[in-house]
Amino acid sequence: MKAKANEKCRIVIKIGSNVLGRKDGSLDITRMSALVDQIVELRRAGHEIILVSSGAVASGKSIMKPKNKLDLVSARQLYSAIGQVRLINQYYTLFGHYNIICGQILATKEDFGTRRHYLNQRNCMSVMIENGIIPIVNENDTISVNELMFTDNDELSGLVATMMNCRKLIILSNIDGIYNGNPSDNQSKVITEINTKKDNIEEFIQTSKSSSGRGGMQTKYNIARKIAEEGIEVIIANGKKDNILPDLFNKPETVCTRFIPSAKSTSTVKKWIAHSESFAKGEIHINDGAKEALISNKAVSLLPVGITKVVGTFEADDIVKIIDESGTQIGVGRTTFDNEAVSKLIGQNKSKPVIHYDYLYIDK
Ligand SMILES: Nc1ncnc2c1ncn2[C@@H]1O[C@H](COP(=O)(O)OP(=O)(O)O)[C@@H](O)[C@H]1O
Ligand SMILES: N[C@@H](CCC(=O)OP(=O)(O)O)C(=O)O
Repeated sequence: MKAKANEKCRIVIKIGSNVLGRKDGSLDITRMSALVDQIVELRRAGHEIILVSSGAVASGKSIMKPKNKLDLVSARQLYSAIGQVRLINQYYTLFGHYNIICGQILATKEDFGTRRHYLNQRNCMSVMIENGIIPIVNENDTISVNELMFTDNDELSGLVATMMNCRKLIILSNIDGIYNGNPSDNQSKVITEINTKKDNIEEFIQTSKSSSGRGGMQTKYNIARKIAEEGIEVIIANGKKDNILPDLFNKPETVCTRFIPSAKSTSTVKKWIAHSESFAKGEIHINDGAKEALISNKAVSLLPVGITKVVGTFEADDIVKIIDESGTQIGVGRTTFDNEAVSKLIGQNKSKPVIHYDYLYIDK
């Protein structure tokens, strides 16, 4: 990893379920304790840490057997409710040995959907960090079910990293990084560096995942690409390896996959918008001229003169998708007006922007 040992920064560390679980499904307290020791070492080196930890469901499963056979949703709700208490209790005790306080944040996808929730959440984590507390984040699995769920905690860790303006996101799994083939094949090697502008390694990603993992390598790759393009360095490394976290900083030969961060800096509002696509309430269709202007590198807002059609019902300030003449989505933005007002403005050129440049995110 390129970071220098003395380069202090704010980091999100995401720990996957399988890192914290033993083969029999029980919580691997020894591993957890070792990771806490390593996090403390990074803190002592001056880094600010936000932890995103999976493991509630896996931990709950080893606590009790339900009386009757449960459907998948009920089982996940039951296991996460009891497992999260155990998980956070363990972290609290382990950090407590160092006189460090940790605090729990349970997030749902909805918390990233409205700007107000987003800012409340950001404020909560900021005040914790300012007071030396380690925020420990997990999805609120008890109420996040079906379409309300994050793809997995990799997605959540990416959202937290952008929301908190972090320099790095370290994703710890049970594997050394992304392999250039099937990881179980002796010929396959870890891809040590990925430049998202040039390298497309999608073909190497298998659908396989660990016994307790949710999204597999595909979500890690998708998230890592997007986050690196927003200027945050992303590292995928093996959380089961002893001393992995300090080694990533101090030993450049440590095996991992590193996504080179883009040099461009994106405003936090634009970052929020970039990750808000799944909350879009409607669509604004635009003509080729407007598309050309929006995809140029200039700071251009979307004006009604380039709009051809409005689809869906939305309010002012909602997130909408921007669709080109071929029906392809080219970006997302926060609309200044509701759908009826935008429909009335179509074709006009003397109006406030329908989507201001500051609230516009174009896929490039
Ligand atoms: N090209 C690849 N390189 C590395 N791992 C891969 C690749 N393709 C698929 N995988 C799988 O992805 C798994 C990690 O994802 P996942 O099980 O979701 O972990 P976690 O619980 O840490 O989020 C690996 O254990 C491996 O089986
Ligand atoms: N929120 C769940 C973890 C879901 C998840 O994304 O797991 P993983 O793919 O192991 O990071 C839990 O705590 O069990």
